[in-house]
Amino acid sequence: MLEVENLVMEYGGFRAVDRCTLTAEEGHITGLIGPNGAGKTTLFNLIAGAIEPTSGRIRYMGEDITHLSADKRFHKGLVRTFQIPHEFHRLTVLENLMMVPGHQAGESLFANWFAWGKVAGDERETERRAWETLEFLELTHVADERAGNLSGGQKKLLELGRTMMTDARLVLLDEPAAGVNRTLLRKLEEKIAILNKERGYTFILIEHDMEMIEKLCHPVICMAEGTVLIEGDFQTVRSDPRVLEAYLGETVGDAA
Ligand SMILES: Nc1ncnc2c1ncn2[C@@H]1O[C@H](COP(=O)(O)OP(=O)(O)OP(=O)(O)O)[C@@H](O)[C@H]1O
Repeated sequence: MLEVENLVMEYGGFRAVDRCTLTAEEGHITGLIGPNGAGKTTLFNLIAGAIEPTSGRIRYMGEDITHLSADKRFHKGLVRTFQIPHEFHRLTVLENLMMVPGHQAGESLFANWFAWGKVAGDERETERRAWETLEFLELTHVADERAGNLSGGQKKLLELGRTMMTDARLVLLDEPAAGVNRTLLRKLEEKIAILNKERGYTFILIEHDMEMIEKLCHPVICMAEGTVLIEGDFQTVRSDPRVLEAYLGETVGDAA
């Protein structure tokens, strides 16, 4: 589904991503691990189109998207979440979900003037989908709460919910476990697994929480110094001496 080929991202003379080559298969949850500064988030920024690579290629569903705008990638179902959630903190949880879909009739002035019926219809459909999303995430009780007042874990669930309001096919999750308490963490894992198995979402997941990686991800890719060190199942990657060395003597499980 995604092919990254010899990707390079240079800042001044420094290569944050250095001839990185990897693939992510449709239907899988691919785990991306590696020590701080390995280039994982920069790679996500490149895949999502937030920044342009110095060189190399990115293909998504057979199409070269290396120079496609982030917006166009989003509308092709390539969606990302952030390490620090990007909710609209003054809006309610429900409103946050309803803000997401692109191409709503109400977005265009033309449609506002000439298609009132359709606009109202679209809004009803968006609201229906938002409630369905809240139910799936077990967040209906905070629907009218300002998003800024949610706990860290609830914000991560909301962020996942925002991707569900789009027609996402490949979702890039940047550290979904960061700042989430244990109870909500299990719920988040459960929801990601259901979205993958039952709803056909493909994920790439950056995470320092090795328990989450072990539970959800196959394969696991370990990056270091901007490039891929090793790819395989969790146990193989975890016990590879190069991986342990990359984490500079820490055990992989302590790396967070
Ligand atoms: N805009 C930038 N300008 C200069 N250097 C940058 C920029 N963005 C990232 N870097 C550098 O690139 C390297 C890779 O950073 P990146 O955030 O991608 O790593 P990471 O693997 O996501 O780390 P972490 O696990 O800590 O989030 C780091 O050394 C970082 O300082």
